[in-house]
Amino acid sequence: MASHSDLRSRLRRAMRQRRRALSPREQRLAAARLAKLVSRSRSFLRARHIAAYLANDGELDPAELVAMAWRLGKRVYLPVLRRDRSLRFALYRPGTILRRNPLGIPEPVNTRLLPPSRMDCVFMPLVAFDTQGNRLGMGGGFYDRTFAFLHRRHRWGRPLLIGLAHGCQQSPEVPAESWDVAMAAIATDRGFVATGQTTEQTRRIV
Ligand SMILES: Nc1nc2c(c(=O)[nH]1)N(C=O)[C@@H](CNc1ccc(C(=O)N[C@@H](CCC(=O)O)C(=O)O)cc1)CN2
Ligand SMILES: Nc1ncnc2c1ncn2[C@@H]1O[C@H](COP(=O)(O)OP(=O)(O)OP(=O)(O)O)[C@@H](O)[C@H]1O
Repeated sequence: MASHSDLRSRLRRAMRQRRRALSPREQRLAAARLAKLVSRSRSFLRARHIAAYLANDGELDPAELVAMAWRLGKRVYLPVLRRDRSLRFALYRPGTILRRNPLGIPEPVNTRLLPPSRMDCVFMPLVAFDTQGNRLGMGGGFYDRTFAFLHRRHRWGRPLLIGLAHGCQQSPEVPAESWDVAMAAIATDRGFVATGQTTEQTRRIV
């Protein structure tokens, strides 16, 4: 019998391979569709402080969405790794100087770091997701550690956690762990995927 963590690492490997196999053209199309979809959503339009990420390893690229946010005068932030393996958020503007972190992902240098509670909406990278809002990431536990405080709170309040992923990263079931923090919704190139919540709650997001 495969253990829970075996299943998670197998799923992680398969899904990372899947997203990396997308062609540059598929990636461009997906990014454009995502920007169009999310930029019209309530969650995006209402948010003033937005966390995103720089695409890596075949991830759905939010760069176009970020450009739209800048044009609307919103503040955009990128995750910065801390020694305790949690994340803080650094302001990201056109021309912000970036430097690769030890995991190879560029992050802003010399900017003020904000705690996760200051974000209105967090667009999270992920490796696999399911319709319950379960998220499998790269395996560092960074986002789970950072948003652990949401466990004790109303699930769809602020910050609103929205996963971004290619449609092909959907899995029938992501085996969840006790520390996993569920996402309110997932935005893909094919549309929004609502998680286990009421229609009313979903309407406030999409
Ligand atoms: N774009 C993006 N930024 C992000 C995340 C992410 O998933 N995507 N993170 C979400 O948590 C944090 C970084 N987490 C990461 C966890 C593991 C690996 C990793 O295993 N990378 C390499 C090996 C790196 C090396 O040692 O050189 C690999 O591809 O195997 C990368 C990022 C913060 N920033
Ligand atoms: N709130 C937490 N406090 C302490 N450790 C945690 C917490 N959340 C997760 N971890 C640890 O992080 C490790 C990786 O967790 P997991 O495999 O769920 O990461 P992930 O969600 O795939 O990664 P990421 O969020 O970085 O993309 C696990 O060993 C877990 O024990």
